Amino acid sequence: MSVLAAILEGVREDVAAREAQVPLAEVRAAAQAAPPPRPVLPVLREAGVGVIGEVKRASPSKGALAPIGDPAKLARAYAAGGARVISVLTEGRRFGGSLADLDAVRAAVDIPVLRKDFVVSPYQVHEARAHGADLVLLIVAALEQNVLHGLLERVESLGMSALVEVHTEAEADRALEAGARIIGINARNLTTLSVDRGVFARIAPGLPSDVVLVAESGVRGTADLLAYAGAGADAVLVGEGLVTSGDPRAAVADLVTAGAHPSCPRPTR
Ligand SMILES: O=C(O)c1ccccc1NCC(=O)[C@H](O)[C@H](O)COP(=O)(O)O
Repeated sequence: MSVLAAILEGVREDVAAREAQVPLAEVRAAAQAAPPPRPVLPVLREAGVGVIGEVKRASPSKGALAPIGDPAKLARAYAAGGARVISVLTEGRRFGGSLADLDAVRAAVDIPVLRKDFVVSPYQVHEARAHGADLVLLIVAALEQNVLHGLLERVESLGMSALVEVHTEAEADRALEAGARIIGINARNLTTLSVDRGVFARIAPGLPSDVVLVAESGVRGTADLLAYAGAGADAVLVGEGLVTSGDPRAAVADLVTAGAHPSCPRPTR
């Protein structure tokens, strides 16, 4: 079984367990009662290359990365460094995340928050909204096309935005066909876990100019941001490089400064 398939199996079990505790109707009601979501597209379309800072304790590829005892403090540091969005990994088994992390981050910052998980069911979309998310990750490789359509519609019907993740040209075609307006091109192959930063430059030129492009994975410093910028990224999503930096505020600020500098490449697509 591939890593992605194993992750999805665990996620489905966990969702079923939560749904047995809190029925969908209750989560829907909580989502409706939540304060309105923040707009994400205008934030990601601001000038320069934006930074999405990720709260990431562990990963299947690297194991434990950082203990992150206080996710709210980390999120505040990211925001103070100039991050435009905070990504919160809520998958528990392999990433050590939780909905409690999402709650803590939501309460700590005013900028948009991404629920980063392996979303396979509408239940998780309502949960994301109930816990204050403005943006929800949908991974094309994890979803049949009709399910991707349905989840994207559900996300937008709740006023949130979807970050639709792809790793191949064929997945990018599926994302566009489903109506994605924000596409994340992940350098990490979720089957082999290898990271190939060149994937972004191969896929990005074929995508329409009105789609916002996020380069995901493999950013370890400003050189990586500049390379992704040169290939057309509107934003970079960074986990490991920030949580292991020792000074997350400064690490974000370095990236933000590079992304805003007049010499940062901004090719027209
Ligand atoms: O990070 C992993 O090992 C991983 C394995 C399997 C599925 C997803 C995985 N990561 C999720 C991500 O996409 C990254 O957390 C995100 O892009 C940030 O990457 P990085 O800056 O390289 O930590």
